[in-house]
Amino acid sequence: MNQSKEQRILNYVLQNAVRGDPCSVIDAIDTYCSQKEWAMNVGNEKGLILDKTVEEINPSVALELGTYCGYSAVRIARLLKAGARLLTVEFNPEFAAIAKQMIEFAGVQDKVTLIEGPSEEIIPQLKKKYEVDTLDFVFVDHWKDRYTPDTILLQECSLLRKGSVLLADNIIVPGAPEFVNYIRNNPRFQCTNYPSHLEYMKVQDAMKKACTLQGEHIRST
Ligand SMILES: O=C(c1ccccc1)c1ccc(O)c(O)c1[N+](=O)[O-]
Ligand SMILES: [Mg+2]
Repeated sequence: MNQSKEQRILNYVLQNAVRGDPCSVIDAIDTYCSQKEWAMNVGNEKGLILDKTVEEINPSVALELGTYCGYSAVRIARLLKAGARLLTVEFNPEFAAIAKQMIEFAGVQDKVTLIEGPSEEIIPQLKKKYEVDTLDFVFVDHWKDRYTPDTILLQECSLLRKGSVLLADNIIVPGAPEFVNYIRNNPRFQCTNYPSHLEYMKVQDAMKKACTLQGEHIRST
């Protein structure tokens, strides 16, 4: 049976990267997807924005919505301090299976919990089933029409505290206009825009960082 693009990406990594070396995995995916087949990894240009945000926050508990092949999970996990963890959520079972192998090959599996299922079902489980108190960092990179409802759901589940940071990909392409409208008009968030380009393309894109100014469970007097 014909292999999927995601399987071809994994095969290229297995043949060209170094087991246990997350940077070599990231480089191999970027090489393949820039030279052979485009794919919706965050890529290196926006990946550097992701890196800087993770390093700035130094999260103990991070959440990623939209694992895909595991590129950004590897990118985030390689920067996490000892004892810190990333939970990453992927709806598509084929993508999740590829990402699991990618994360294990990169050697970051001890830091990463890959959860397969719809974000709207997983988010309400994070506190009890996954022992999350609050999230320090959230990378939002799944279906663009889920950005807003899942940001609201994170608040409703009291998963955001004062200082929690969300970083959203694809603000311009494919775009998340409802999310942009929601987040920039919401007094609970302080937003910063990071102009960039769509991965592996000369097309304008951007990332948006939203810092939580007041946690859900912190009541104003
Ligand atoms: O939606 C797409 C998409 C739409 C159409 C065809 C291919 C991908 C996409 C494009 C670039 C991204 O960085 C990204 O995260 C996504 N995504 O699905 O989450
Ligand atoms: Mg994206």
